[in-house]
Amino acid sequence: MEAQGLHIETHPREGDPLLRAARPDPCTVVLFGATGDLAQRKLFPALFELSRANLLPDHFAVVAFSRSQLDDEAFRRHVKEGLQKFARTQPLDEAAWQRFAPRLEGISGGYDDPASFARLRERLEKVAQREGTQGNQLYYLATPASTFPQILHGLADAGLLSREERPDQKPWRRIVIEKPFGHDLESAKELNRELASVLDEKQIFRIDHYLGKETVQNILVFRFANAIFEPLWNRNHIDHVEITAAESIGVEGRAGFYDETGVIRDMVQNHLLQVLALCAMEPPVSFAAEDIRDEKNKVFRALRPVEGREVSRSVVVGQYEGYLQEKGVKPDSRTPTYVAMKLSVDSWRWEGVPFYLRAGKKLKKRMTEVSIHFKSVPIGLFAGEGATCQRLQPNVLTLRIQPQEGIALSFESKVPGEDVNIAGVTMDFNYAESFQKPVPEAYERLLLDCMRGNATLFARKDSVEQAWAYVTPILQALDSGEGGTVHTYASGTTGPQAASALLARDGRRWTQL
Ligand SMILES: NC(=O)C1=CN([C@@H]2O[C@H](COP(=O)(O)OP(=O)(O)OC[C@H]3O[C@@H](n4cnc5c(N)ncnc54)[C@H](OP(=O)(O)O)[C@@H]3O)[C@@H](O)[C@H]2O)C=CC1
Ligand SMILES: O=C1O[C@H](COP(=O)(O)O)[C@@H](O)[C@H](O)[C@H]1O
Repeated sequence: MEAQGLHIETHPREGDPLLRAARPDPCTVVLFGATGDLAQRKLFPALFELSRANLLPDHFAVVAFSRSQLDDEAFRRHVKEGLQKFARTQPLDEAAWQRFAPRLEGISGGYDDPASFARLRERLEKVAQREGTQGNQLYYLATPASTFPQILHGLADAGLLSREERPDQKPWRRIVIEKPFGHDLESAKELNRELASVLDEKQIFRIDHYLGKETVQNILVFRFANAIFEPLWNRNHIDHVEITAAESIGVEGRAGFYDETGVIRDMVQNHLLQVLALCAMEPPVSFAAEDIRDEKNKVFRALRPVEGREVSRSVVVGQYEGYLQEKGVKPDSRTPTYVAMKLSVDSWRWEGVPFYLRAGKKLKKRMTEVSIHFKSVPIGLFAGEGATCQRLQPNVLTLRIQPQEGIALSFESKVPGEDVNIAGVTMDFNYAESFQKPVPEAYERLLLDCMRGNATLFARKDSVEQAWAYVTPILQALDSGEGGTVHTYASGTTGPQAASALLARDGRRWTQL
């Protein structure tokens, strides 16, 4: 790879048996909420891409459960329309569609109607016989969180869930629950109790699509497969860490959902805290799911609580101008669409190193990244006569999650010439250039992992609750007004001014959007 004068060789070792993933078992995916936005934009495109790449099990079917009256043909048309807009490879591969379409069928019913679930059971028995899916069932709840308990009870009462005592038990029954997992700590605990009453923890996949992103998975590989950075990855060398998830889009027809949710529940409680945990965790004893989850959970436990009036000092929230005019938003809504916050991780490694998080909609551009800001050099050697640049910039390591996925390291370099002129330069690794193949969508990887029963990239009960335990007092303080005001910001900007002040107080600045 050529990058600012650097040539980086890639040495892919895809044939290494340690890295080869198992082919998933035959199974039926039962999709609730199949006519919704997530299903259309993400789930069907992911399943289609897996089918096209021949990564799905040989015996496989999708049964969509929907309140809408959709026969199989109408349902397939609906899916195809979505794929024509959202499939990863465009234009739609017609031959691949012809292979995929017969695997889809729909069944209509009410989420609160036991007869619908009885019909679903009959249908699933027929599908298992016809397609040879061996009774393995993956239930995907792509519906609003308020419907999760109804669906769980419907499945359990119809005998469609059975607790698995052993990891290799067949046929298996697994459930995928979309985020946000609950509305606050209490409702998350209640949902966990409901799930635990019918399923074993290893059957539950709490999805957080950020964990399925290649660039997010690479955080652990980058940290623990390279010897050079990990010795520096602590309070002795790192000044502060920034995590940004900036979006240029607004609520995009999801205002009903978003207005009840807001940016902290939508992005911070799940995606950003998961990314923070991967950056801050200790090395796990192995790469096994539970070992990684144990270490992440310790990070959540070490987050210093922020509550009451303190919230106004560590958290800035904003709402974009025009949000109140979005269809489905309450006219006097105080729901934040932007947040900037300062977090402390009270651990040996991170004592005194602030983590600054920000997320927002309708910002200047789409940019999700982690930047690790190293400390300055201890003395300014280059300030003498003849040195024309005395202000050295600290090194910054940037993990670009999206777009232009990659990793960059900025450092100081001598500008060629007799004088000691110093300028900042960057070493840059870019996925597209180095690997010359498309980066799979997060949902492709995560759906396959559920079918394989691999929960490494899913959130565990305790960490979901820990994350809620951290954000719930912040949400309460913001709701009561004690946590400060909701600033407004113009669309297409970097967010409210107050967010800059949050870092300025510590003598720092946000990375430019
Ligand atoms: N959209 C996205 O980008 C993302 C969504 N999510 C999560 O995925 C889940 C689904 O989101 P999304 O697809 O956007 O949601 P939608 O509002 O589009 O709803 C999904 C579907 O759920 C069904 N449904 C059942 N009960 C209700 C109800 N009471 N009100 C509305 N719909 C109902 C409907 O399907 P039918 O009529 O066919 O039964 C509807 O089409 C949510 O938990 C969300 O938080 C997570 C990450 C990203
Ligand atoms: O979960 C969600 O994520 C998207 C952002 O996802 P990305 O993969 O595009 O970064 C966000 O737009 C949405 O509001 C939220 O529900």
